[in-house]
Amino acid sequence: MKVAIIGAGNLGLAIAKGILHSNGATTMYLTKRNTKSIQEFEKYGNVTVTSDNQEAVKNSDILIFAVQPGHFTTILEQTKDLLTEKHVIISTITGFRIPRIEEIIGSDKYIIRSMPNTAISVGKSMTCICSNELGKKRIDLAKAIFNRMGHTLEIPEEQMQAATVICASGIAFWMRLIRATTQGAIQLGFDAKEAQELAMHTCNGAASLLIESGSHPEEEIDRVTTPKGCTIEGLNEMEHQGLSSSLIKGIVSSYEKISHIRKA
Ligand SMILES: NC(=O)C1=CN([C@@H]2O[C@H](COP(=O)(O)OP(=O)(O)OC[C@H]3O[C@@H](n4cnc5c(N)ncnc54)[C@H](O)[C@@H]3O)[C@@H](O)[C@H]2O)C=CC1
Ligand SMILES: O=C(O)[C@@H]1CCC=N1
Repeated sequence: MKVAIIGAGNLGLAIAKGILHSNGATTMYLTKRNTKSIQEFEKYGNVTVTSDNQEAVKNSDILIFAVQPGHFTTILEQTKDLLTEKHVIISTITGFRIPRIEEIIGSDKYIIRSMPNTAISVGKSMTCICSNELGKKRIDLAKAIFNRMGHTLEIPEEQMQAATVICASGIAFWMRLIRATTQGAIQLGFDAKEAQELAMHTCNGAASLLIESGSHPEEEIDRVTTPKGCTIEGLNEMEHQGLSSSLIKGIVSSYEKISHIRKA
């Protein structure tokens, strides 16, 4: 698999790390306007770092675009004449709809739109994907790529904004929950390092329980809530203070904002 990551910034580099850790590429191009900060990636023998997007496109089959939305149109314009039937175009760009990509490069290209999250760098991304009509023929390939770096779900393009909130922004939401748990643990007497260790591994365990058992969260809650015990006491107090409500409201606000940005 010859991969180019066009725009090796925060997300692009996270994807690059995920692919490199899973030995998922025979050759990889990483592009950036100023390549100084990513030069070290050339220590991996099969990686070429360059600011020349055209060179990267010519020498790769899978093109993963991870630039800021404002740069995407120009880069597509600059590279569209080099696109051939070997290329699969994968966009990670928030709010940039497939019909807009087709307007620039044509609908006769394999176009995949993806929404990974930054946990892709450790192989644990929840990635949502969709494609244009032709891209359906390559969606299994795209799924295979992202499945090496986590879990993938194919969704209709209309749900991409909602998926951005739940999965991409979701990393930030879960981080805040882990931090709050850490603060609670410190108040109960653990030092900061231990507190974070307890919080993050418990979070990991909770998610793994659901993923591996397929059970509903409330079933797992029932298993730990002793009648008149401390768990239900804490849980009910959290709900009195609006835990579920504030999470849902935050998610809806985030969705309203992303919908507004897209209209702008
Ligand atoms: N799914 C997720 O978790 C997230 C998705 N995103 C989306 O991913 C995209 C990238 O976001 P970040 O990585 O945070 O941005 P970033 O600004 O860190 O990275 C973009 C990179 O593109 C490079 N670049 C700019 N013009 C270029 C050009 N002409 N040729 C090659 N490279 C060029 C920049 O030098 C920069 O390194 C955005 O469209 C954003 O909406 C962003 C953050 C999280
Ligand atoms: O916060 C944002 O707007 C972008 C989209 C998803 C992650 N970062």
